[in-house]
Amino acid sequence: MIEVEQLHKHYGSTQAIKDVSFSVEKGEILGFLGPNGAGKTTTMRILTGYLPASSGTARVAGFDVHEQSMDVRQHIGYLPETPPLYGEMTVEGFLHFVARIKGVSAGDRPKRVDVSIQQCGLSDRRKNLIRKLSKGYRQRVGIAQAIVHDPPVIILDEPTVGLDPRQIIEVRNLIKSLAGNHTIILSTHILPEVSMTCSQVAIINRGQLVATDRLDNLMEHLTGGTYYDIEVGGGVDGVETAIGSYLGYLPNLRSVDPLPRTDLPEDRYRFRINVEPGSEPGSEIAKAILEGKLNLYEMRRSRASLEDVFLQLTTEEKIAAPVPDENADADTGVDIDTQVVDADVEPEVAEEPREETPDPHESETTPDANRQSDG
Ligand SMILES: Nc1ncnc2c1ncn2[C@@H]1O[C@H](COP(=O)(O)OP(=O)(O)OP(=O)(O)O)[C@@H](O)[C@H]1O
Repeated sequence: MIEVEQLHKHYGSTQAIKDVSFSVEKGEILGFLGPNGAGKTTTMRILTGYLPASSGTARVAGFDVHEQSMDVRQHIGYLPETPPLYGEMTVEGFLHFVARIKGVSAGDRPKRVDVSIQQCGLSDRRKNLIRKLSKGYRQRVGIAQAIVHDPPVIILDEPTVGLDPRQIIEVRNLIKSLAGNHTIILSTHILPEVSMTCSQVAIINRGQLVATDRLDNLMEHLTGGTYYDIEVGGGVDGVETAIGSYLGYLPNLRSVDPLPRTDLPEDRYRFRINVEPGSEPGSEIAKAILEGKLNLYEMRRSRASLEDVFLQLTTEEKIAAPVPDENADADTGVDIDTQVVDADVEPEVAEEPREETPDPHESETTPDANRQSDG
């Protein structure tokens, strides 16, 4: 549904994006994740046909974004960082206006406006003036204008910035509910947004993609996945041999490796048990150890978080093992979905002042108010 090949964009001497390639299948949500200034907005604006690339190609719903930009805009719904809304219009008046601009026939408009109002939870605000709405409701109107012409592809640039926590949850749920029927790119610098909403992730840093994969694959490949560290002792002779025989028959175990015994009493041992991605064998491991007459002094699960992966990919440090999850015991580790980390990482390169690049299309739906800023 979306195919991007070797996109480059220069603003004068600033190379905003370099050799960016990725694709998104129908019905998927791709999280386009990167720190400030990484090139997300630039990529989104090229994909929506509002900004020409310096080189490379992109196709959306089968149309070339450069050669067929009008077709692309018919097939895309775009929520820019600052949604172009007209405060003096009512919600439904504005949506009728956008539907007309987007080429929805006069006969279909009332139904499309109703559907988008309903999908975005705006039914009890449809007669309200947009300027009187809260920020969260205005963001819903921004999403409604992006879907009013029922486009197969939706591109959302930082859709939850500036919302309160309750509004953030509502907008994320709304985005998730749109997947399946729509293919979505969600551009964001907020890590949990990706883990909560997206099936795939593309991480961009300093204009270059540093990873594209399914979220679960990415985390397993980059960090070595999940493991349990245990401390055992007592009970039997030859603990190092015994532990292998106790655990050897359990499914989902990849390896059991001894760890250094620094600072341990003489009869204690530490092991790292690497397990298959997605498995949760903590209880079985504990049971096998206790049934084997060993004492279990400590057991801790560690797993990579999206934050680990992101930091690994957007800093130049060597890839490290996942940090032990201090809050997790054998079976109640913290899932990535429950972590709330807003990594507002500044790029290490100094940014050059932005050029004003005239955008002949930007005002298509923004005759006067709230023009989109270069994000
Ligand atoms: N119109 C412009 N003229 C000159 N430089 C620009 C322009 N727009 C963006 N840039 C530069 O291109 C780079 C990428 O910017 P872009 O806005 O695409 O990043 P971003 O990932 O969307 O960042 P943010 O999350 O802060 O919006 C930055 O170095 C930025 O300063």
